[in-house]
Amino acid sequence: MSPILPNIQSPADLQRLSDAELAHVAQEIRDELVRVLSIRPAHFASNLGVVELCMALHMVYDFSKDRLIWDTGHQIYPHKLITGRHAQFDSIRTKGGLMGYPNPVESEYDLFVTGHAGCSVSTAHGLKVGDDLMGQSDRKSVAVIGDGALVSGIVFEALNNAGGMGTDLLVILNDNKMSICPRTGSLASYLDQCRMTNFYQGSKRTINKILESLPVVGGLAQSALEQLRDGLKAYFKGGMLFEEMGFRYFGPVDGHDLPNLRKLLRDLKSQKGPILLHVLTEKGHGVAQASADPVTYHTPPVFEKIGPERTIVSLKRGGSKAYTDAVSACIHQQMQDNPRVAVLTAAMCQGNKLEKVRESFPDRFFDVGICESHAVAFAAGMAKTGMRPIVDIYSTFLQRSFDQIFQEVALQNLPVMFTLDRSGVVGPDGPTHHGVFDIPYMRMFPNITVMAPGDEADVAPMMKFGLTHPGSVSMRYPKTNLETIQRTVAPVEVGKAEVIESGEDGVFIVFGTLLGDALRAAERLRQEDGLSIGVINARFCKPLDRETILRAVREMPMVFTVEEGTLEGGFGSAVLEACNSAGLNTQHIVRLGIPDRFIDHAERAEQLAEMGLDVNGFCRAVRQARAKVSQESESLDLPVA
Ligand SMILES: Cc1ncc(C[n+]2csc(CCOP(=O)(O)OP(=O)(O)O)c2C)c(N)n1
Ligand SMILES: CC(=O)[C@@H](O)[C@H](O)COP(=O)(O)O
Ligand SMILES: [Mg+2]
Repeated sequence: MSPILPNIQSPADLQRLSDAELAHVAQEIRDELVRVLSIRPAHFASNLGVVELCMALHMVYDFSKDRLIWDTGHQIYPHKLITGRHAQFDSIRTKGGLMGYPNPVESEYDLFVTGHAGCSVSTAHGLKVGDDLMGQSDRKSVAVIGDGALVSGIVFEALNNAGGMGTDLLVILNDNKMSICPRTGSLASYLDQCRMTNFYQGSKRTINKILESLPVVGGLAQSALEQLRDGLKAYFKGGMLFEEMGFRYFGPVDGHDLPNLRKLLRDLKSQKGPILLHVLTEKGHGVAQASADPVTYHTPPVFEKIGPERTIVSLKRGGSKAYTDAVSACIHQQMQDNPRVAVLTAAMCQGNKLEKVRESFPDRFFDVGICESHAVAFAAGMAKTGMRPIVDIYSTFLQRSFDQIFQEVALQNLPVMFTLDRSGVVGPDGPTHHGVFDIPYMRMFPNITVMAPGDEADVAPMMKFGLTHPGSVSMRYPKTNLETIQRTVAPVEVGKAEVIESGEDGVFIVFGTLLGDALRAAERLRQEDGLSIGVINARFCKPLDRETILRAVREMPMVFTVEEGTLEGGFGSAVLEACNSAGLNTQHIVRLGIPDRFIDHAERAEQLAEMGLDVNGFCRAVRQARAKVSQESESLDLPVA
C-alpha cells in the first residue's frame, strides 16, 4: 500500500479511508516516530501508545470546533502528524521547529501549551463551561489523561467540580500501567483491579431506565434496586470511584482497537453529563513492528525516549556524568552515613537517577507519583519528627508546591532540603520545563537558605551542609555535564562566597555553574583585551555574602552578576538590594541572566548563546560596558561649550 500519511492534511482526510487503510496509517505514524526519534531523543513510548486512540478521537470529533486537551502533552506527536504537521515533523524539538508539546501557535488543534501533568480535566471543564456560557454549547470537550497524571491532586479537584456540576465532559483515562517508571500508589492497584472487570457501561443509567420502565412500585422497590445497583457496582469494582464522583464510568476497553474505539466514542459523544472512558493501552505499543526489533515489543519500554541507536534506552544523556549523577551519588552517600536522611521524588526516579538509592534504601526512598505538593508537605511531616528529608525534584515541577514550601516548610522553619534538578534552561523541552524561577521563589521566604554549586567540587560539601543545617535549604543545579574547576576549593560556609580570581578592571560574580564560562571569558578578555577581570563563586544567594560582594562593588569599575535564572527577582536583584541597603552606587553593575520572557525550545547551548549566557556573551557584556564607560568619560572631557 502506498504511503497515505503524507497526504493527511487534516483529520477529515481520515474519514474516507477503509479500516485497512487506517491500520496502514497507524503503522506509518509508528514508523515516522521511530524514524525521527532514532535521530533525536524525545518522548517515544508514550506516543506509540496513543496512535489508535488519537485517530479514533479525530475521526469521531471535529476538533477544529470541539475541544481536545492531551494531559501533559508529551504524547502529542500522533496528533500533530494528523493535524497537518507531517511535513514539519522532522523539525520537532529543534530550534524554530515544532514544539514537542501542544502549541497553539502551530495549529488550531492545539489549545494550551502544556508540559506539566494533571491539568487537562480542569481546562477541558473550563472550555466546556465557557463555551456553554458563550452560546457555543454544541462544542464538545474531551480530556485525555494518563494513569500517571491521574494521581495529581488537581485532577481530583477537577473531577469533583465537574462531576458535581454535571458538565458534559468526556475524560479518557489512558491506562498503560506506566508513569515514566512503573506507577505507584493505591490508585495503581485500583486501576489494576478495573482491568480485571468486564466492560462496564454506566450501569447507573441502565438500572434507572429499568426503574423508570416499571409501573409505579413505590419507594421500597426503588431503594432495593438502588442497593442492588450499588452491590453490582461493588462487585464490578470497575469505575466506582469515578461513578461516586459523578462521572459515568465506561470501560475498560482496548485502546488499540480502532474500529471499536470509533464506535464507542460515537455512542458516548451523544450522551450527556460527565463521562469517564477507561482505555487500556500499551506504552511503546507496536514499536517492534515499526523497528522490526521483536525484543522491544514484548518488553514494554519503561522509558520515555529513544536513543540514536534505534533502541529503547533510558533517558539517555550522552556518556559524560551530569550534575544529576553527582547529586544522586551524594544522596546515596548521605543516606548511607545518616539513617535519618530520606529522599522523595515525584515520579522522576529515573530523571533524578535515584534507581540505586531506591535499591539500597527502599525504606527511605519515596516515589509519591506526580504529586509535588504532597511531596513537600510529606517531607515537612517527616522533618518534624527529626528526619532529614530531601525533596529531589525538577525546579519547574516544584512550582506546583509553592504553598507547601511557604506553609509546611518555611513558616514552620523545618529542615527540608530541596535539590533542584534541571534548574536553568533545559533545551528541547522548552518553556514548560525550564527551571528558571526557583531563585526568586525560594529566596522570598524567610528561613530558607538558597545556594548553588559553582562546579562539581561544591556539590558534596553543599549536600553535607544542607543536611546538617537547622533550617530548610535549596540547592539548584542545571541539566548539564559536570565540570570541575582547578583551584584550591575554599570550604563551603553558609553565606560565604569564594573569590577564585581577583581583577582590577572588573569582576564576574557568579551564582551557579556558569562559573566555568565566566572564568573562560575572563581568560579570553585578559588575552585579547588586556583586561583583568576577577571571578567570584557566589555559592549563596541567601544569605548573600555581603562583605565580599559589597567590597567588590565598591572597588571594581565594572561588576557583572551572572545567574542561569530569571533576572526578575533573581541573584542580581539580591545584589542590587544589598547595595541599596548599604547606600552604594549600582550604575556600574550589569546583571546577566534570563530575560523576562519565555525561552523557546532549542538545544541548551543555543538557548544560552541567544541570551548571552556563554563565553561570547560574557565577553560581549564586558566590552559593551567598557565602551560605555569610556564614552561617558570622553563626554566628561569635552570642553564646556
Ligand atoms: C507536574 C509534572 N510532574 C512531573 C512530570 C514529568 N512527567 C512527564 S510525563 C510523566 C509520566 C506521565 O505518565 P502518564 O500520565 O501515565 O502518561 P504516559 O506517558 O503513560 O502516556 C511524568 C512524571 C510532568 N510532566 N509534570
Ligand atoms: C514530559 C516530561 O515532563 C518528562 O518526560 C521530561 O521531558 C523529562 O525531562 P528530562 O529528559 O530532562 O528528564
Ligand atoms: Mg501511563
